[in-house]
Amino acid sequence: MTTNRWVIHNGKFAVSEGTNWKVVQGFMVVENDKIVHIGETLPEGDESLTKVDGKGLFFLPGLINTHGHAAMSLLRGHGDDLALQVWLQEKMWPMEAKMTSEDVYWGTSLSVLEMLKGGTTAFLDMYDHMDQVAKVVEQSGVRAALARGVIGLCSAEEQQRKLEESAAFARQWNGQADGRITTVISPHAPYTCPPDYIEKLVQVAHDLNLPLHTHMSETLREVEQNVADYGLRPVAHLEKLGFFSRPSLVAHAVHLNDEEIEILARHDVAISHNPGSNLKLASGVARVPDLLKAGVTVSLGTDGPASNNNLDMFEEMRLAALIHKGVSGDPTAVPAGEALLLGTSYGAKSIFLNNTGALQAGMKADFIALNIEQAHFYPHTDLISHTVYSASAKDVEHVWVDGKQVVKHGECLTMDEERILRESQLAFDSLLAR
Ligand SMILES: CSC[C@H]1O[C@@H](n2cnc3c(O)ncnc32)[C@H](O)[C@@H]1O
Ligand SMILES: [Zn+2]
Repeated sequence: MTTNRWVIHNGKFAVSEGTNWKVVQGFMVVENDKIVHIGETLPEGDESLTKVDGKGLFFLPGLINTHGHAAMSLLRGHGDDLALQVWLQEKMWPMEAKMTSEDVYWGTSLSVLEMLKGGTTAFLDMYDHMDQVAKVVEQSGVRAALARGVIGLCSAEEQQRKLEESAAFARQWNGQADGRITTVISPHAPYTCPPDYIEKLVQVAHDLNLPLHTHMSETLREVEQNVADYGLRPVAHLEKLGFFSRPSLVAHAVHLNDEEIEILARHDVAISHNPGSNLKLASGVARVPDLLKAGVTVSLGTDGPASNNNLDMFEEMRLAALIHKGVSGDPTAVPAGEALLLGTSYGAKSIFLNNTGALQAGMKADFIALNIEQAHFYPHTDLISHTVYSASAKDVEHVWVDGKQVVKHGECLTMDEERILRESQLAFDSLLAR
């Protein structure tokens, strides 16, 4: 393989050191898929490398969206201003029952296009027709952890078919697309999967040596229902079923008591905090400052585009930094630097990746450049603060994943934007008419 080594000069780079950030002014050297150097000076011998001018740009690790259902972009605006169960049962599930593989392909393409252009370099996706999602990931150049989401409210035969499909997908796609795809086993939620079915899926995760992901404690109603049905709150219920014996990530975790936070910390369970979706569905506000204090890894997710309704991870970082101040009355809750960690390195850890999420030698070259020559980035004082409190997806100028440029001057190089917009409109129209 030929070596592709190049350098960004004149750049400002966001470098995390533990829980702090510093802005390094200088050089970043990339070799093939990896960052090999970052610092104020260029390594000796690298003077003649191909140079990219970083003037006017702020380089950050790519943002990591740790929970979503990309194909649901087709259902954006289809059911707004409803509570979770009504939204799912009356609006989402009837439409999803009619979705074809092709619909999932175009819906996912629409979302991946939005994510890449908005600076998201990796995401976790839980849905059906996952071969199509994997195909989009392969073609677009993004990185993803993919799971066939399984709802077990069906016959034993149907449960078995879904379980086998989930295992086959996980086996077939893990490590594909030059390692950009990893796979996860994912029962949808404790309220849609009977306990013995969750145990079977946990066994699949053990057998395939894969992590687990699920929705958990998103609404008060589901927590109360769990207690009524099984005599336990969801955290103890999942612990009893062996769920936390595997590396695991749970989405939402809005309604937790102190004992549950302690259990999650003890098992090193990561939380995907989805502030936009939780606010829109009126599910509540997760106890993020308490979770972080307890040592739990917290990251950020948009959830599906039908409950958010965009995939702008800058918005999620800003929401995380704002709502916990508002709710706690403590202006130091989730400061900007911490919100950025939630959106980057804690995101990587949450989706079980140890080689992305930071600008650091040895890490995958997954990074973004913001155009900071705009009014809302001036004066150039604290660029970490500006990234969280002032920036949005529209400020993303360039994106690289695995060392390859996928967005250049705001244009996606790997996807046909015009066609995706046209096909996704057609897909929604035909879905509605079916
Ligand atoms: C089995 S594929 C994934 C499944 O999840 C549904 N979904 C989307 N958003 C949420 C949410 O916030 N809570 C629970 N379930 C959700 C989606 O409609 C698919 O059916
Ligand atoms: Zn979800």
